[in-house]
Amino acid sequence: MSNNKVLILGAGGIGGYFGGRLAESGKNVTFLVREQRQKRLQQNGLTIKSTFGDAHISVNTITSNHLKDYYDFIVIACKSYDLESAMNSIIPAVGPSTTIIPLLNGVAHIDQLNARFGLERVLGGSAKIQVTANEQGDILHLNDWCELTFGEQSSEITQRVQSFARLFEQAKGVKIQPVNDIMQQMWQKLVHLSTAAAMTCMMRANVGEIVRTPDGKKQFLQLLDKNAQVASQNGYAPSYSFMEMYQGIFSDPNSKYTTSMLRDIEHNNRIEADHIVGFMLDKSISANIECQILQLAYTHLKAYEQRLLSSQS
Ligand SMILES: NC(=O)C1=CN([C@@H]2O[C@H](COP(=O)(O)OP(=O)(O)OC[C@H]3O[C@@H](n4cnc5c(N)ncnc54)[C@H](OP(=O)(O)O)[C@@H]3O)[C@@H](O)[C@H]2O)C=CC1
Ligand SMILES: CC(C)(CO)C(=O)C(=O)O
Repeated sequence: MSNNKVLILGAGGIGGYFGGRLAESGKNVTFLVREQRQKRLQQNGLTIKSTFGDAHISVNTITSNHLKDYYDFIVIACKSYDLESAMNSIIPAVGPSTTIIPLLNGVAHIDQLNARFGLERVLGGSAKIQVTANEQGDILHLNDWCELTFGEQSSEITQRVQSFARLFEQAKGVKIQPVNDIMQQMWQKLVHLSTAAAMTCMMRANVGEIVRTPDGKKQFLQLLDKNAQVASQNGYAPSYSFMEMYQGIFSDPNSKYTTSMLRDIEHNNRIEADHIVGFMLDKSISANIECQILQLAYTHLKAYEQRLLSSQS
C-alpha cells in the first residue's frame, strides 16, 4: 500500500470532507489549520454528516509554524481571499517532488500558484459537491454530489495523477475523476458557478424559486449564454452536452439548488465576489461582451461586502 503523505490546507467544507474521507480510509493525512480550528479538531475530532455515511474521525493536525517535513501531495482547500496566506503557510512543506492540488472554485488562482511554486508542481482541480462546515466545525454534506476532478495543466495523465487517484480507492462518498482537460473542466465549472452564484445571491433564492418568477428562467439562460461566450473567447468553449445539461438545471421550477456563495451571504461570511463573478465580468469586458446581469450581480456582491465591512468596524 502506498504511504503517500497528504497535507490538506483547510478543514472547512471542502478540505474537511475530502480530507476527512481520506483519513477515514486509513491514509496518511494531516490537516494544516490555524490555531482555533486545531483546538477544536484536537478536542472533538472531525465529524462528517453525509448520505454516504456519517463519520467521526480523529485527525492529525499541524499549524504552519510547526511544519518541517515535505509532503507528497498538498491539497489547498481555502477560499480565494485566503490564498496568499495559504501559499505562505505551505512553503516548508513543498519539496522537490511535491504536487499541489488546489480545489478552489474559479481559475485565477492557478496563475498565482504557478508563479509562486512553478507550473510543474501545480495540478488543476475542481470539486462538484455541496458541503458546509457548521458552527461546531462539523462537515455537512448537503446533497449526493461528491466529484473530485483533477489533472495536469499539460493535459497528460501522469503517474502522480494516477497515484493521487489511487489514494481515494477506499474512500467512501468520493467520485474521483482524473482528466486530461482540467483547464476546460475548471472553466466550465466557472461558467456554471458564476451563473448560479450571480443569480442565487442577487435573488436570495434557490434555482426553482427564481425559475418560478415571470422572467427568472430567461435571465438565467441569458447569463449562462454570456458566461459561455466569455469562456469561448478565452479558448474554453463549453461543450454542447455541458450547455444542454445546465440549460436544463437553470430551467427547473422544482430545483432546490443553491450555491456556497449564497450560504456564505446568509451566514454573514466573506465571499469570493472578485474571484468568481468579478473575474467573469473583467473577462467579458476584455472580450467586448456586454452583460448587464453580470454587472449588476457584481455590484450587488460588492455592496454586500461593503455592508459586511461596516458591520465589522
Ligand atoms: N462548499 C462547497 O460546497 C464548495 C466550495 N468550493 C470551493 O472550495 C473552496 C473552499 O470552500 P469551503 O471549503 O466551502 O470554504 P470554508 O470557508 O468552509 O473552508 C475554508 C477553510 O480554509 C481555512 N484556511 C484559510 N486560510 C488558511 C490558512 N492560511 N491556513 C490554514 N487554514 C486556512 C479556513 O480556516 P479557519 O477555520 O481557520 O477559518 C477554513 O476552515 C472555495 O474556493 C469554494 O468556492 C467548491 C465546490 C463546492
Ligand atoms: C456550483 C457548486 C454548488 C458546485 O459544487 C459550487 O461549487 C458552490 O456552491 O460553490
